[in-house]
Amino acid sequence: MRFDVITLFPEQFRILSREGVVARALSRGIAELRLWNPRDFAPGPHRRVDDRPYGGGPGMVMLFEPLAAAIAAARAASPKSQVAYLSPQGTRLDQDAINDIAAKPGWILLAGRYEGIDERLLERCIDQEWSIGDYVLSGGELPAMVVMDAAIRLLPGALGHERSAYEDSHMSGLLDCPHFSRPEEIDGLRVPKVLLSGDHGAIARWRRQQALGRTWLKRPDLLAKMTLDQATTLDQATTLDQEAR
Ligand SMILES: NC(=O)c1ccc(NCc2cccc(O)c2)nc1
Repeated sequence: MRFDVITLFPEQFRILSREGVVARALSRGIAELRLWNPRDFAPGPHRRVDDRPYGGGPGMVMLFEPLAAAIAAARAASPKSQVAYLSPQGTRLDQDAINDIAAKPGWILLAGRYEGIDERLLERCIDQEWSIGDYVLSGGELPAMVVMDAAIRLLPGALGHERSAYEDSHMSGLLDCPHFSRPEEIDGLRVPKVLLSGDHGAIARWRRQQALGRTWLKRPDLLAKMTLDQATTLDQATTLDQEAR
């Protein structure tokens, strides 16, 4: 999977190739990253990439021409990639959206700065607009890295064979179950007996029930969103557990 990122701060992306799942995926060629700086596409001696907004108001707007040229160059290098702009005005991403993103051959991510970009870019050059949450950051670089991390970890081989991202809680539409490790007792707090029992069926049911209970308590909105078939599967698991008791 290939990511082309258009950013005024390419140095910020070094962190991705240093350590962790994304760095390993990049070094193994499971994912590729190429950076494009709009300043390299800005004409004239001053190579301007921003200017004051028409109509007045605070801050600066990123200019159409350098961004359109950078996008065109990235599209030429990655013809199968669509262009996505990270902004608070974008479609809110969730795990389903990330699954869809990870299924594509590549993406050209535009990281905005200042007050945003000339609106005509959205008309002419951008295919999708995404938000990682309802808050404003100083730039789109961190949101771009969030999207890359969430998508790359889903790629085959990225997490290694010992586990698949598809066991993650949010892949099941639920919050995660509790996790415990050594020692068995800390300050009077013990590990739930079932996890020490070696009964993998009982452990799987306990974990499912814990995930369901936590989701019910902390994020009932996620339960409402669950599709009927998932809910049916949960019912079956719960019924099995009640029969087992
Ligand atoms: N929630 C997000 O995904 C997100 C994305 C970008 C960003 N900052 C750059 C920017 C870009 C456009 C307009 C704007 O006001 C700020 N901040 C938050």
